[in-house]
Amino acid sequence: MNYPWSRDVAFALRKKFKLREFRSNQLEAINATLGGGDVFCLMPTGGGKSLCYQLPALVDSGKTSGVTIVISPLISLIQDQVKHLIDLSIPACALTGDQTQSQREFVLGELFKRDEQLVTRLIYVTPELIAKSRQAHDVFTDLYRRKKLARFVVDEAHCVSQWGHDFRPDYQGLGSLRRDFPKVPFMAMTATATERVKEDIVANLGIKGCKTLEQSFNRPNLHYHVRDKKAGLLADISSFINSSHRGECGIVYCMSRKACEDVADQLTKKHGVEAQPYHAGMNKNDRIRIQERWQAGHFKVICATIAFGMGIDKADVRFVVHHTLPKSLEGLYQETGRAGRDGKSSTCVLYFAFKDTSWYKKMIDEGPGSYQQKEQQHANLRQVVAYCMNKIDCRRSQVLQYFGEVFPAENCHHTCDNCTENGPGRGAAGGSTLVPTDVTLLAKAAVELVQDIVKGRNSGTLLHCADVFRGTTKKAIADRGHDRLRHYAAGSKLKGGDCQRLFQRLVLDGYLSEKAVMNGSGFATNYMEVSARSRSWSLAIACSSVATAGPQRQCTAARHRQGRAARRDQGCALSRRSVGASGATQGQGAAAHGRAGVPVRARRV
Ligand SMILES: Nc1ncnc2c1ncn2[C@@H]1O[C@H](COP(=O)(O)OP(=O)(O)OP(=O)(O)O)[C@@H](O)[C@H]1O
Repeated sequence: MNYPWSRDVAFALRKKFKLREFRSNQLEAINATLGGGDVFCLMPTGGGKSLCYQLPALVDSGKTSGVTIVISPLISLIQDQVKHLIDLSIPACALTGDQTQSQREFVLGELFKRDEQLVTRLIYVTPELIAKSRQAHDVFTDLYRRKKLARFVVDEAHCVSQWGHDFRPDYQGLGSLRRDFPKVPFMAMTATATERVKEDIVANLGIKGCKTLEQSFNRPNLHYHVRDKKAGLLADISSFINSSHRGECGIVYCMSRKACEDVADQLTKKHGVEAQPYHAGMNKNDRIRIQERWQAGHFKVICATIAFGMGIDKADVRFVVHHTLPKSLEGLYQETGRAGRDGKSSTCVLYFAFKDTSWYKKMIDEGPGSYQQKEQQHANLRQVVAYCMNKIDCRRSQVLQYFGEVFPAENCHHTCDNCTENGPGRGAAGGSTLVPTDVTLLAKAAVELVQDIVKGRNSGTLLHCADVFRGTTKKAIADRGHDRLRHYAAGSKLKGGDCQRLFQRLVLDGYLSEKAVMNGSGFATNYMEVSARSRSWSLAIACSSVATAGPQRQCTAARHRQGRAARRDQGCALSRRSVGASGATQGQGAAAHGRAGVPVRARRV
């Protein structure tokens, strides 16, 4: 299709950006914004979102022209982008809170210049500056009056939504720009947004009716693996790096600043992998120096908290290792998405230990946020844990399902551990040694076992309960009389690992819970408890035993209870599948999809 600006667009692509052709959806986004419309652009990480707004910023033949304002969450990201543009001889500048007064005045002065002198094409600003700076608002107003405000671009737009994994309160105020400058088109750019996040972004920015451009989230060149996190973890990580990615660039994501330091130190000193830490506790100059040296390839492995990576445009990251699980599937997608931006094959390995979830739960409970936000964070955590525990379904399908995308497992072509291990392309269906088993009755007995232990004024860790359930002969069990409980050895046919996973699954789904109790030396131990939810579960089971003809015949109370449980538990694997079977809705978060690690499938009907 030919537009009045098409020639200018083609010229800018070749001459300014030195590129030969557009990637998927780039030209559509450019045409939409040059036509004066709002655009919502959902592209996978590394898909080329920047070009969608940087190129039209250079074109004067569109319906709007002048300065493009880019709102971006991180100063490091802004600096990177501005530098990249200046290297291409494109006049761009930043307006951020960390600049000196005179630096800011210089930029503002440039923008107040009269028409013929206006050269700046892109200004990058932080949302905080938009929220707080009167001067910035005055400049925008002046440009608007002179018809020199070409568009607002909201980069990392998922930060607008409190359902997104990286909500930032200052982003919520951006809706005021639409009210103050109604004729200026918006572009909302993100790599991660579920349906709910998308709606939230559109509503908050006031861009209803915008042109929506979406493409598959699939990153076919990324290979996904989850491994058990156990003793010898660093030896395992280093042997993975040395055997598959020796001398190549990678990121090891760690949970805390201290973990970044320890992991980098041990990899370097004990395992022959030169690595450097990167986290928010380091001073700014050290952070910049380390980031630049890593980007220039002076050392290959960076051990970082998740603060590292947003907007870092390093094309040849060949692996991303999660030393500890991420906080959500969205986080997993973003963080692994930093690998393989050049389209070449890259590996993502996540080390999972169920016990790491307690730390996150504590962080959520003790951290900031409303009750509703915390519930969402817990649900996000449950989803990613379910993903880790699911050793059957295609990992790629699970991640994409989270974004509402159906991805047939046979298209994975053995690029995830589950598809590789469970047969040709189709997980368990393709000759796996894992057999899905209905363990409803075992699950019920496991809950009752914990009930009995607690009733006897006793306590037990998850491992202890699993041992009792398997009928293990241990002194600690006999001493407390737990070998005389009615469900002692009820799970004797389960293997040790499966038995533990059954209990983990019940914790994950909210039937059991763990309570941290501090001992005299200040160490916390997690003891099992029965959660309120297990009561509704037994009721639902009791009900189903008389309503054998199907879900329609369940009693109303049980139906309501199941519906409530399902809503509360968005993304909770077992309940989702079982509720789905009884006619309730399926939706966001189906990633966990029913089977988790042990082929456990608890039914509530
Ligand atoms: N049409 C194109 N042809 C070739 N390379 C391109 C094209 N568009 C973008 N790129 C390159 O792809 C890489 C990723 O682009 P960009 O940084 O815009 O991705 P992104 O979508 O913003 O990713 P993220 O969400 O991870 O920040 C860059 O190196 C960029 O130069």
